[in-house]
Amino acid sequence: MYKIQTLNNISVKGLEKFPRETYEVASEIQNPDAYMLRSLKLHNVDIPESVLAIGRAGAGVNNIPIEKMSARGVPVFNAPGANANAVKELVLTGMLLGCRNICQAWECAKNLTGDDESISKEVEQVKKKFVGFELPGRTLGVIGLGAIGTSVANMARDLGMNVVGYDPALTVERAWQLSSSIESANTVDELLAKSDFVTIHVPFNEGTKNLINARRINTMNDNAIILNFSRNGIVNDEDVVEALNAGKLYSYICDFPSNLLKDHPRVITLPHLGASTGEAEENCAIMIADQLKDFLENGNIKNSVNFPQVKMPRVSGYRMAIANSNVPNMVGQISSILAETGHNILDLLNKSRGDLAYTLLDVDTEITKDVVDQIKAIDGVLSVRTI
Ligand SMILES: NC(=O)C1=CN([C@@H]2O[C@H](COP(=O)(O)OP(=O)(O)OC[C@H]3O[C@@H](n4cnc5c(N)ncnc54)[C@H](O)[C@@H]3O)[C@@H](O)[C@H]2O)C=CC1
Ligand SMILES: O=C(O)CCC(=O)C(=O)O
Repeated sequence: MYKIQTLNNISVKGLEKFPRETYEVASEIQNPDAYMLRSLKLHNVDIPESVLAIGRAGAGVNNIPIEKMSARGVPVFNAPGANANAVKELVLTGMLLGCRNICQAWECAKNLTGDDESISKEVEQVKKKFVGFELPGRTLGVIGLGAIGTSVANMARDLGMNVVGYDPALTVERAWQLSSSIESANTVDELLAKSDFVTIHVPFNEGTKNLINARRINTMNDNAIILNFSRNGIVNDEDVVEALNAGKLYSYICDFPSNLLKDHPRVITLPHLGASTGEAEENCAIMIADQLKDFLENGNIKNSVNFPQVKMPRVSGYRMAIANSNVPNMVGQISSILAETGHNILDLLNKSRGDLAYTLLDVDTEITKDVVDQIKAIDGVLSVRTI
């Protein structure tokens, strides 16, 4: 019986992927084989040794201690692209809310008093305070052209906007998906200087912390709108508020409320709603459940953020999955132990990624605990599992 512990609310459509005969799935469970979560921060959580894999039903993995898990030979999975459409639609919503002053206008409308005739009169008076601007012909800068950024960029082109993108690690797959009329910027500064709207779609890490700060805001066009549906910390909130107060920026729309931001008249903050659609929650949960299941049952790895992609069809009932440091002679030492203990290797796949490597082996006879212990004792071996 495999045990899956859910640490956040996960769509039942995903959980239904785990057959009841072979899986126990619960939010409270002893010695889980895998965690399934969304945004819960795991950095200060004592993750039990029983955990063999972590599945993030979403894109961002900054809530997970990846290095710690890598050192334990534990793959961390995510669901690339599964919630991209939901975020794209919220970015569009944010752009329109911002450039048409919708939230301020709605607030104003809610506060109108008197009979309907006087309300109608006042409407014609107050509406001039909320004159906005339109999207076609304006320039949208997209920082990060991954699953979300690419889809936002293409959408904006379809709406008649000029689009300039920046991503120093743009993949070939994403480049193929991008509309050919999207301009490429060589630096963030170059992008900012051209943009009326800037939207950020990068992961949060040391390289993206404070990416948008006072120096960069000062290089932007006057009255630009910044949208941050990526993560708190990528945009420096204090610097943004200062620029809003000084009349430099038009508005800031983000998914990460704080005391500083939530009541500011030129800020719209949403409670981390980017991926909160039934469709996105289902897509993420199904993708992660499938990946965790294939890893637990077959050792295959798909969409891990720390381990290589590994898939090997089974040719025997005796499989071993080994995570190890990416150093010479690991496969040599492992196969020597298997040969010495009388196992014939029927199939073997070894892949590496950065400092980590992963080996799947199918052998002709049952692998005993003693053999597992011998392989575990090899210097550089991080985890060993028979499946
Ligand atoms: N608000 C919400 O609910 C959601 C937020 N997110 C956030 O959005 C982020 C992006 O998501 P996806 O597009 O699905 O991820 P992705 O991995 O498909 O794309 C990220 C892109 O950012 C690029 N990148 C990395 N560092 C960069 C830098 N310094 N400058 C420019 N580009 C850089 C990468 O090359 C990659 O193409 C996630 O990491 C997550 O933090 C994702 C989904 C929902
Ligand atoms: O699960 C959620 O609602 C958050 C989604 C998110 O931030 C992500 O996928 O990176």
